Amino acid sequence: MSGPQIQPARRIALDVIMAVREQDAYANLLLPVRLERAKLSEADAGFATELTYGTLRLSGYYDRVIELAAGRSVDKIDPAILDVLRLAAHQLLSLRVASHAAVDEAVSLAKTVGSNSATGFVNGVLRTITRTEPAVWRERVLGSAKSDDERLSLEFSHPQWVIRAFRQSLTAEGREDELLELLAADNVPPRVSLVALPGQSTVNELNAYPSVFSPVGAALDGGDPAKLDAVRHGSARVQDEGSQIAALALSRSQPVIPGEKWLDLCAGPGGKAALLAAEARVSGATLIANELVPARAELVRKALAVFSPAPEVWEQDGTTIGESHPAEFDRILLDAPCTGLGALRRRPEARWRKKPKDVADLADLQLRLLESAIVALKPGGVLAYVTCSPHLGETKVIVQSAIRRSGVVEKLDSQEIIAGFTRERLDLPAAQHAQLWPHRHGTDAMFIQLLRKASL
Ligand SMILES: C[S@@+](CC[C@H](N)C(=O)[O-])C[C@H]1O[C@@H](n2cnc3c(N)ncnc32)[C@H](O)[C@@H]1O
Repeated sequence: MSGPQIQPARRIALDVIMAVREQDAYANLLLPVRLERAKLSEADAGFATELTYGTLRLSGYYDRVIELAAGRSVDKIDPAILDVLRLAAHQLLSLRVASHAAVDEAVSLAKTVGSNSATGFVNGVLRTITRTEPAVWRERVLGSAKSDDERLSLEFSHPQWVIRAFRQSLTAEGREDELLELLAADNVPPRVSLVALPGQSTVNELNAYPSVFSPVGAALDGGDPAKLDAVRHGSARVQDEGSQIAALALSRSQPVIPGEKWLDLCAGPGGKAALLAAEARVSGATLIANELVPARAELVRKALAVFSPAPEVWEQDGTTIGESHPAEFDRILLDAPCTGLGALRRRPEARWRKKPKDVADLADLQLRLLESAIVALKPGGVLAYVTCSPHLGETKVIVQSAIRRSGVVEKLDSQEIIAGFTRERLDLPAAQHAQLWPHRHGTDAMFIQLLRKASL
């Protein structure tokens, strides 16, 4: 007996969710490719996106529901069948999809990825879930927590170590009372944010709302940004407002002297490099973009192809650029490789993939890159140390170590510099750095510290 037809949106969502688990795929890269190939209608593509992102993002919560309904730990469930269950749980508990559609199609999907006995198991677990209201599941799930942090972890579907890192960072600002708002904000997909590259296009041309803070940013309420002329021509790009502020903090830190040489040390895939290149061009400076990974350097070249002549792209190890190019650059952006814990809104699986050990491994690289950048900076030059993570071990701790060890850089008042170009002043607790937040500013949680190297 064959089951009901599987809707393409559900098939694609399951394929992407399985690829994320089995092949470490990135949902935000793979899903658009699959949608394009399947030529789904706008509505079906929207449904597939919601299914994929919502399931991945909230899988911590759904796993507890599944455990309670199945009477066994999720570790004891075949991973592909667990993917099917999570996908259906999202439809039943968050999207309120009619239960026959969600359950019957889940059973059909289970048939394609598991054994026949698995389909009976899927049917049983999902029927159990449908017999209880979502609000009652919520109470049961939260009631099953053994500590306050576990409760938060279940309620907002974040790993506990990430919650502790966020709490530490907010506490350091005296804003620990914002933790719940932050966790909630991470579960809401951001609006599409655009940047109009200076000298190439203007915010007015974009037919979108001017951004709250970035003078070159605009927010799109809906629709496909790829259909905008300016985006098609490369004169405007999709870019988080926090990233725009980070790039402008460097380019607008002080007046540009024509002929200045700028370096984007870790440029791939080239979002900030494009904005810096535009800023450099209108002010008479030259940008060089560097990226270690050749495939990502290729993306940087594509991102910069709109400029003629296009900025040079190097493929060097940033940790040795100080040795090979000492005291050469007037300004350097170090947008360091990081855990990306500040961008959980747009990378739904990232919170589950990152581990505490990643912070320690990255911290070592971040410090070596920053020390190398300091050596490559001219005396009197300005450096922006940026991460899209608010983890203190990747932000303030790295900056403090580099300042102490190099002895030649000092912090600039990054907040004052940023206030000099933003449309509205950002709400930031007094400090020399700027830590942006999704819940407070509507941006990714970017950390920005400007540093100046002592003059000779
Ligand atoms: C946070 S991303 C940069 C994002 C980029 N600024 C943008 O806005 O599109 C960090 C980049 O650093 C690169 N990277 C990692 N280690 C590096 C190294 N030793 N030298 C240069 N680049 C490196 C990574 O491949 C990654 O592309």
